[in-house]
Amino acid sequence: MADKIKNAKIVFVVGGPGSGKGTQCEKIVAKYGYTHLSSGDLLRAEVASGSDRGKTLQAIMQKGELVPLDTVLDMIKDAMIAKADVSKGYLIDGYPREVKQGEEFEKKIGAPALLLYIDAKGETMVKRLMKRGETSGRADDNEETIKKRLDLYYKATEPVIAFYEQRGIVRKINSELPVDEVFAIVEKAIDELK
Ligand SMILES: Nc1ccn([C@@H]2O[C@H](COP(=O)(O)OP(=O)(O)OP(=O)(O)O)[C@@H](O)[C@H]2O)c(=O)n1
Ligand SMILES: Nc1nc2c(ncn2[C@@H]2O[C@H](COP(=O)(O)OP(=O)(O)O)[C@@H](O)[C@H]2O)c(=O)[nH]1
Ligand SMILES: [Mg+2]
Repeated sequence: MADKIKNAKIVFVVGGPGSGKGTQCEKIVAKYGYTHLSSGDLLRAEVASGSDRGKTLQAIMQKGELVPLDTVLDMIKDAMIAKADVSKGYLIDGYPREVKQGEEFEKKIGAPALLLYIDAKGETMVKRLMKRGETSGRADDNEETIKKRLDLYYKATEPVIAFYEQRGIVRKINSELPVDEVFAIVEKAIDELK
């Protein structure tokens, strides 16, 4: 089954919480028809299902901690396989969260062709998340959990960017700009892929 996705174009979308990953992914889907897989959304769907596994996940996410690697990776892989026949490429949003997650993804699925590094200042991300929290209904969009998510991002996820920089596949995107200007930079990076 995994053979079906071996030659797929894979783009990792990495950035801090609230940096604008989801926003840019939506725009990429609209223009390029890629399949968007947000690891956070996959986990939230499991929580919403009310399963026992979902209850365990909920507790971890509420604290802003990382869910066990195998859980997330299996979910992403299943979702990729489900779309293999129709997908022009995959946007893997919010994964890898740590270098080890990237290594395991490559062992089980394949290597990314591009890493979009969505970069905003810490204070910008906090502001956006507090605003999003007014309507998102997300249990982790509150001041205390946001702080933990940011700390974990700097500690565990930023090293992921350095890891892939050695391979020359990182494109840094300044997401302090208005959404459409950010997307103009994103488009250039995706167009280079073809
Ligand atoms: N690979 C992943 C992705 C998500 N999570 C869990 O799911 C939560 C929410 O993830 P995500 O939706 O990706 O959140 P953020 O990147 O913080 O922000 P956003 O949803 O806005 O992209 C994380 O804090 C973490 O607990 C995880 O453990 N491992
Ligand atoms: N000004 C500005 N706001 C943005 C931009 N991208 C996202 N936002 C806002 O920031 C919040 C978080 O964006 P989201 O895409 O959910 O970020 P994610 O956490 O990285 O997936 C949303 O409420 C957006 O409206 C951007 O490029 N510029
Ligand atoms: Mg998101």
